[in-house]
Amino acid sequence: MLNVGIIGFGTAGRDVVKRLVCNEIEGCRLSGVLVRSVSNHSTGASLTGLLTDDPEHFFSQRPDVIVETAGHGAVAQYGEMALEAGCHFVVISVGALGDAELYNRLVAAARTSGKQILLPSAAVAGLDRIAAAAEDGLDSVRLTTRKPVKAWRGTHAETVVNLDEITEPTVIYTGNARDSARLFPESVNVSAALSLAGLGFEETEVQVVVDPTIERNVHEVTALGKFGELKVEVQNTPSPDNPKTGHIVAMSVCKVLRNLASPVVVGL
Ligand SMILES: NC(=O)C1=CN([C@@H]2O[C@H](COP(=O)(O)OP(=O)(O)OC[C@H]3O[C@@H](n4cnc5c(N)ncnc54)[C@H](OP(=O)(O)O)[C@@H]3O)[C@@H](O)[C@H]2O)C=CC1
Ligand SMILES: O=C([O-])CC(=O)C(=O)O
Repeated sequence: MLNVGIIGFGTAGRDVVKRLVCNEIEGCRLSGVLVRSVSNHSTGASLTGLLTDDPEHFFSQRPDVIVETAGHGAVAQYGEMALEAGCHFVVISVGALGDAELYNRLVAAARTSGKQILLPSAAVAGLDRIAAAAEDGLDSVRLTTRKPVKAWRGTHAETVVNLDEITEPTVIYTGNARDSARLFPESVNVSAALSLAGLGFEETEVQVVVDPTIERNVHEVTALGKFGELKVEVQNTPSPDNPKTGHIVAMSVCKVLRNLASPVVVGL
């Protein structure tokens, strides 16, 4: 059995935890959930003793793999600790790795411990193909992320446009992936995942759009290279608890955990 520790008990974290406690991910069991304050969370009997706000207790449960579902700050706070403790580290707040200094430290910790930093596809599709194409001649990778107005509340978008007055699709960012991941830490992590799969943070081109005409969170990816051409568009159903995050994100984490415990792995 693979012991799984989860950092964060928000929208994505809760969905992963639910599946683990219901034994829906074969070969995996929940060792604990690290939160900032236990008193902020009400849980059912199935989670008795599993939630903790004490990192030492969390690590003492000897997880084999730790999953971050808690935002950029948590990647910086716990990444090295997780790897040095001998755990694989699954990261969904991939944009945090746009900080080159942090990225290098985590890679060094992974090398030393012989464990891996695992980045789920999460909200996007096509990482497998872009990473394969990067083996031999990838020329360009472009991402356009569009989300409805409600997904941009409380984000950097509010400093660029008046969300209450938008009536048509409006571009709020054009630039490289590094800046997009930094400016939109809760909303454009997919740009970082694409960068790490393909051409890096500087060469990956990103456009971000507030779109009052849509209901889903849309990511359009195009890539060109010796392999040919990739065009993929995903339309993610937003999670009821957090319209910024697609429901698929937690399911993608569940798939990574299943892969780690499974004799057969499909779709790498
Ligand atoms: N790669 C991808 O495609 C995607 C990545 N993401 C990333 O995933 C992150 C989580 O998404 P989502 O679940 O929707 O976010 P939520 O805001 O719903 O949940 C985040 C949870 O993390 C907790 N948290 C924050 N910091 C810490 C910490 N240091 N230690 C423990 N818990 C902490 C928060 O707790 P508290 O109540 O204390 O604030 C909150 O409960 C996003 O911020 C984003 O960076 C999201 C969608 C797609
Ligand atoms: O869930 C999504 O659509 C994508 C997202 O928030 C992110 O990339 O950070």
